[in-house]
Amino acid sequence: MIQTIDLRGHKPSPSELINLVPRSLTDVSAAQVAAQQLIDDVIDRGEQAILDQALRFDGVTPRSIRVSQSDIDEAVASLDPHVRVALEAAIERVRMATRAQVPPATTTTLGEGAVVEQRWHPVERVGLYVPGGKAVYPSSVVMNVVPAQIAGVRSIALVSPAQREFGGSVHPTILGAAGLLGITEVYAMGGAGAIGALAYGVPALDLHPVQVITGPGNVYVAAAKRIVGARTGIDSEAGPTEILIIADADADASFVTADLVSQAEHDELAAAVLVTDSPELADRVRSLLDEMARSTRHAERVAIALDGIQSAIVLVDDLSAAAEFSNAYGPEHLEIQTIDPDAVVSSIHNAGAIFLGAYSPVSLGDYLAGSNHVLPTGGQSRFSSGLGAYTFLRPQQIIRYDRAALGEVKDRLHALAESENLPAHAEAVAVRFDSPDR
Ligand SMILES: NC(=O)c1ccc[n+]([C@@H]2O[C@H](COP(=O)([O-])OP(=O)(O)OC[C@H]3O[C@@H](n4cnc5c(N)ncnc54)[C@H](O)[C@@H]3O)[C@@H](O)[C@H]2O)c1
Ligand SMILES: N[C@H](CO)Cc1c[nH]c[nH+]1
Ligand SMILES: [Zn+2]
Repeated sequence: MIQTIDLRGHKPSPSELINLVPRSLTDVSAAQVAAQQLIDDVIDRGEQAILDQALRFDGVTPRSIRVSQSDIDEAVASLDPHVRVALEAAIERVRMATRAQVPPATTTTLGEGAVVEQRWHPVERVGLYVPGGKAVYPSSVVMNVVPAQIAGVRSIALVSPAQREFGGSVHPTILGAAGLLGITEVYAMGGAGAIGALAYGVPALDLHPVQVITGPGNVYVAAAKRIVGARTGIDSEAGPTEILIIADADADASFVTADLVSQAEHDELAAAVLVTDSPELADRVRSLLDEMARSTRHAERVAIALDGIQSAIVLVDDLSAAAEFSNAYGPEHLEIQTIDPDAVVSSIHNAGAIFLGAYSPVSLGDYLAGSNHVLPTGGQSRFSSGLGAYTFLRPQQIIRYDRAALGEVKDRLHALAESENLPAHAEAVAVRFDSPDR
């Protein structure tokens, strides 16, 4: 039974609010210790460590960790026609929304001959993680690859766990989606070891280290991304799924319930939270949850997620208290199902993605809204964002001054360099005025 937290008549402080509903991944979690060992194992033993980890966690030894081009081509040819059409639609829609994410280059002229430009430059090589444990995620191929391609990344490696059912290769629908997008470098490897392989490279596989790793995954994948984050760029940790719904008496309880269950089905550690000012809606959702959770295909997983300490129905006095709770929580997905969602969204600051109204469920965003479904979890939407073309781009400033423009600032630069006791800095400017113009 999902827990109820009754905040009516209370005004918890922001730090109390943050801790009311705990998250699945904390700084010192066991997952992080395990992830470090698995990464170290890959650094020490390379290919053999990856094979051993596949056998241990995925129950299979891949025939070949590197997936051949003919296997990718065959997977494209064998895609179920309905799935292929749906993938192509998703690719097109995500492309459309992602193109709008590329910031323009800018040129600022600070004075005659004094110019600062800014360009957005792609990283050279990236590693994309596509989950494949409790479920398989061809949609995550689209959500990873499209932004990397739109950013202009030249070299893309994609990894996904070995599937026992498919002889230790990557799931064919994942391969098919990768093939549709023109991806040619695919490895059957999963979990923390795969993140380590992307970050450090595996010479025996001719797998070279990448500069940025993106993609969703379970707690071990998220912990591994946190660990390698010191040497490799990452998107966000994008761990076990979360949904927080702000709903009022106007909401349809069956929509709210279906959306909570839809995200709880990802993982026992998934979090589903309803925040409402309507005790009647809370009661209705509570009883529908019991019914619906029992009738889904992944009933056991859903029940564990909903009964866990990370899921709750939170009763508040009004919608402004609901927004305050949500901002402190910083959900991956926030749905607003109220009579006036625009009024609520104006007081929302922290969320990975925000779904407004009765007809924008999270599962639309998971597949076909055009938005990206790789989103920050664990409260990280308080400081980071979902995956996008910008994840693979770095702003670089280009400085272009002529002699006269440098001369304009020479004396001030001298004063600042002296104030920092760094006289060679001033000399590097002065020397240019000791010799004739070039
Ligand atoms: N935040 C997001 O953007 C987002 C998007 C999609 C999915 N998700 C989440 O991604 C996750 C997908 O998880 P999954 O399990 O289906 O696939 P996964 O690929 O993330 O995890 C499977 C791998 O985990 C490793 N593993 C399994 N048990 C382990 C153990 N005991 N110790 C160490 N490593 C172990 C294995 O290497 C295995 O291959 C879910 O939690 C889902 O909610 C998040
Ligand atoms: N809800 C997930 C993000 O947490 C994304 C997803 C992919 N497939 C189904 N759902
Ligand atoms: Zn989902």
